[in-house]
Amino acid sequence: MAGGFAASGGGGGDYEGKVTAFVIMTCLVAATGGLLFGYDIGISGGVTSMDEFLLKFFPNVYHKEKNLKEGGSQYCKFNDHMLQLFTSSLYLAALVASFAASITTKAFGRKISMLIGGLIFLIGAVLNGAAMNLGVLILGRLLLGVGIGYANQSVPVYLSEMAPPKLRGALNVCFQMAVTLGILIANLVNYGTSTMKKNGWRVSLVLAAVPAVIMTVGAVFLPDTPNSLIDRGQKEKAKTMLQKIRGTSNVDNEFEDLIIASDMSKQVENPWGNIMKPRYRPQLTIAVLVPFFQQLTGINVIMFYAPVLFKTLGFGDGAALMTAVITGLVNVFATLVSIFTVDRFGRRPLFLVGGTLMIICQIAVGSIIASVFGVDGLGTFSKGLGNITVAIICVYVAAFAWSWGPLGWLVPSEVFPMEIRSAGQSINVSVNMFFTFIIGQIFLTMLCEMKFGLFFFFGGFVVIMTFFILFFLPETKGIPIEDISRIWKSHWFWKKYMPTDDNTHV
Ligand SMILES: OC[C@H]1O[C@](O)(CO)[C@@H](O)[C@@H]1O
Repeated sequence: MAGGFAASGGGGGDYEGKVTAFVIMTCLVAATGGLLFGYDIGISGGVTSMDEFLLKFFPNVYHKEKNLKEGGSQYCKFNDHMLQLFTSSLYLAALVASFAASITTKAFGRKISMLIGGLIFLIGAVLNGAAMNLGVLILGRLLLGVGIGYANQSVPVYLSEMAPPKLRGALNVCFQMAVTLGILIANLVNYGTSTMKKNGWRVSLVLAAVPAVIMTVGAVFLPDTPNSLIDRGQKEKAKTMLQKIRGTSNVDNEFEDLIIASDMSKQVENPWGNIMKPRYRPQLTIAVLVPFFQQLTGINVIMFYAPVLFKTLGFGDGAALMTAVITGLVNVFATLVSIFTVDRFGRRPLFLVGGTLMIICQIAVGSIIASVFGVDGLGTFSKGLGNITVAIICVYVAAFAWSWGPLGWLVPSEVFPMEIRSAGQSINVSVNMFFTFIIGQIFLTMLCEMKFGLFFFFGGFVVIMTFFILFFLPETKGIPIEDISRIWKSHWFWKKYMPTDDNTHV
């Protein structure tokens, strides 16, 4: 994920260095890593709304949908555990693989993990495109998940270690930007392939191989990071590499800091035990609650199932896929807003304005659906009301994309001090993957059971998380990562967990 490990030592970024070809390559790797992830998020909703795909793998759903054209509850037409497993199995595999990847990344370096991730993903994409039965389809999806787990664990680490400190924050948000682009490309591909007479879904699924090939080839040619080389005892090589990356021979300050940082992290015997200490309570709370809340905004209901949702709202196949393209576009542009405003206005204003807008939109969508479908799910949307609903969903997506989308990764990654950074980041990534899996797995059932109330359910969570930001999240804008601990000491609630003497480990 876009969790940038700010892996340097205490130098605060006063290092010499230019934006070299290596740094640009780093951005490209980040982009393909993000695209890989985004493409998978966006592709499943589209293929699961294609008749040929449904008829082949999920005939029950297909027949239920067709029969419903003659009447019946709209809420339940896509409710099928296997269909949900097709979407969500990827995230479960990614969750497990990200733990394995953290071991590989530490022991063998970042590029090996990227290589493994790219290759496994490639096999998954081919299996998916060639699948003749549901078993192969799910196996392919699991392999894609393993690839994503590896990529999401290693690419952000690689990124933050290669990037000059001044670019670290921007690169962090760029990863999320690439995720949104991946989602949009998937939506466009689905729109295109849905018009094919046969095998459109195969083309959609196999095209995931394109970013995977780029990442795999990139990983072969890219150098490993100086941090990783130092960690693995190759100091000389690390220094030469740092000089090459920064485009200057004067890298002594940064190199010293990297050595100190590596020594410090080796002294921390048990980062997992450390993070449980009361003094790290604010960081632990953020590492768990922020990714949990990000998923409980309900965003992946739109990202995974937009075409299915729009079909539920009475749109035809093509219109539903086109509408998904529109939400994808909104997602990309609103993420740009975040890139340009996050360091100017700060994190809290983006969260608070975004949260408030999301609540209003969720109440509005829930109420409109209630008025048309009621509790029994019978009824049809008029064209005008369908369009209004889509417009409100677009505002909701925009509000997410400048707030919880990128900040859900940025904020946790900047609050951990060095000694718990790696453990904190793993918690952040795995909580996110876990709840992405849960939402993917139960959304269609929830829609069937909770009906329009589902939108109020997610809206309720957004109320809670907006109050959480208001009262419990201090502003982190412009604070050097080394000084971050001072924000807790002056915070009305968190200060009680802070030791008075900075050297005392509580
Ligand atoms: O842009 C929306 C996407 O962003 C994420 O939160 C990942 O950063 C996904 O869970 C979601 O699908």
